[in-house]
Amino acid sequence: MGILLYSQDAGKTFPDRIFRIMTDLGEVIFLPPQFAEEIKSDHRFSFTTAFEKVCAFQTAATGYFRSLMCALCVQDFHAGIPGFETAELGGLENGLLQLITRKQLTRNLGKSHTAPSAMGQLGTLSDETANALAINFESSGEAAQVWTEVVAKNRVLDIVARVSSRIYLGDELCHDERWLAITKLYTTHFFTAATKLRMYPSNVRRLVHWLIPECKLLRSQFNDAQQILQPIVNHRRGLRRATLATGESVPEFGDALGWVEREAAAKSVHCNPSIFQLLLSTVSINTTADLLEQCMLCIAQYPSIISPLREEICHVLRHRGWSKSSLASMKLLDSVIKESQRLKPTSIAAMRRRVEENVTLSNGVTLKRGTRVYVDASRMWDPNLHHHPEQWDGYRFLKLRSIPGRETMAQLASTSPDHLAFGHGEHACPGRFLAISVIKIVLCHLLLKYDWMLSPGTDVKPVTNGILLVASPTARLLVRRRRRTAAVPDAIG
Ligand code: HEM
Repeated sequence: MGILLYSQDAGKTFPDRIFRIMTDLGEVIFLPPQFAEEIKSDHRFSFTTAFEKVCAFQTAATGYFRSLMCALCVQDFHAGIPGFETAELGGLENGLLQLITRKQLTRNLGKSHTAPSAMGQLGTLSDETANALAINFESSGEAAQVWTEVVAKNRVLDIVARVSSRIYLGDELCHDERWLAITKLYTTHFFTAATKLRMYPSNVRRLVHWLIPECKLLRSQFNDAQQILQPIVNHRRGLRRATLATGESVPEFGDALGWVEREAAAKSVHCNPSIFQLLLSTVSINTTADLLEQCMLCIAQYPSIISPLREEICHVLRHRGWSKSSLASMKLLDSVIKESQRLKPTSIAAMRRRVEENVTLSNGVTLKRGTRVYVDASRMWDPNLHHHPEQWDGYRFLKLRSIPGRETMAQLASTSPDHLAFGHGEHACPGRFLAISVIKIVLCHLLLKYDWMLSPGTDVKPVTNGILLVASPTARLLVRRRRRTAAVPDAIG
């Protein structure tokens, strides 16, 4: 827990003070939590360039000059290096990823289809969840209710990849095992390879990456993904050209490949849909799976929460089925997920930004242009805010809802300087509504259809990687299908 202890100690020794930490990204400045409000809408603190410095020259340049520009740019996620193309796309300030996350992915969650046979988006997610759980926990085809031991991380990642792919790519590709394997592996290897490459000085990375096994693997997965997706993109483009030529109406494709083509054309920017698809997986699948796994591990450690959760879910689903409002009214479930996230967010600091011009903060401290900053997320474990902050209490945020003025803040989707796990302000995670829906739906299915507990002796401790906290990669669970009872609502299937 090196850096975690270091930053906690620094926070205690210099409360409310700004301090510096040396990380694998170089020197970063930790701002105390109260600065979250101050910087949240200040455009001098850039979200995009904090990840990438993809300068205007670079995006305009081509061929050799483009490579040279890339070599000159210090980039955390190595934009411009083969295999890391998603970083380059994510680093561009065209806002396509944010737009599509807000416009198509989030808004569609509330949509219910009018045709009686058709399911709304949440119904579709539920449908795919049932399929993904059966594949992962009943693969032996056992009809009997037997305990199966699984490594939680692997299974949860697979479930999230399947369910997310149904939303991003539709019915057909989400069942394509080749695509599923790539979407999981690329996402995981992207971060491993990026960290490995950061161990080398930025001016040699364009050469050494050819020799690093993790980068080689990433390159080959990137190429495999292109081989699966590019033919679909080309086919659709051909179809569009053909229909345009005949004057017929242009076909619309209701998945991420189609959305990005449309939005990029509307903004007159170039965007390769298959790279975009991989980028979408990169930002969403590991983050969602990590929180889901953490929830499963916390529930397994505090099994007394299971029965009240089952009651709440049955009650809500029986009366309302799948809808945005039914998910919102699962308040204990919401509290359980938020509490699991509070104890183990994905990072001990949030709101990673790069200062674009010299800024003097309200306390008189001047931050120089080019400084990288984070906001310290330690209020999530602050004893002044949380009673016994080191303990998991599934009811913590449910109780907080009954305190006047704290009702909204206590909800999982709310962000504040006290809870920075989804960031805060203008760049707060726009995908959190989808992630929360996916996690709630999967937990509803898991709780009503399965029992699970920790395998004896398994290690549930998260691992640290710099400032990142990752749910245990080795934790093992015993999972068993429950006998179906009349209490289980039809919505669960
Ligand atoms: C539990 C799951 C997730 C967690 C914990 C998470 C966390 C975060 C965090 C901490 C940020 C940075 C916020 C800031 O600096 O203020 C972020 C940004 C972002 N996230 Fe998520 N995320 C999750 C799921 C998703 C999903 C499912 C999507 C897309 C479908 C997504 C898309 C994005 C995008 C596009 C941004 C950049 C926002 C911007 O530039 O304004 N995330 N996320």
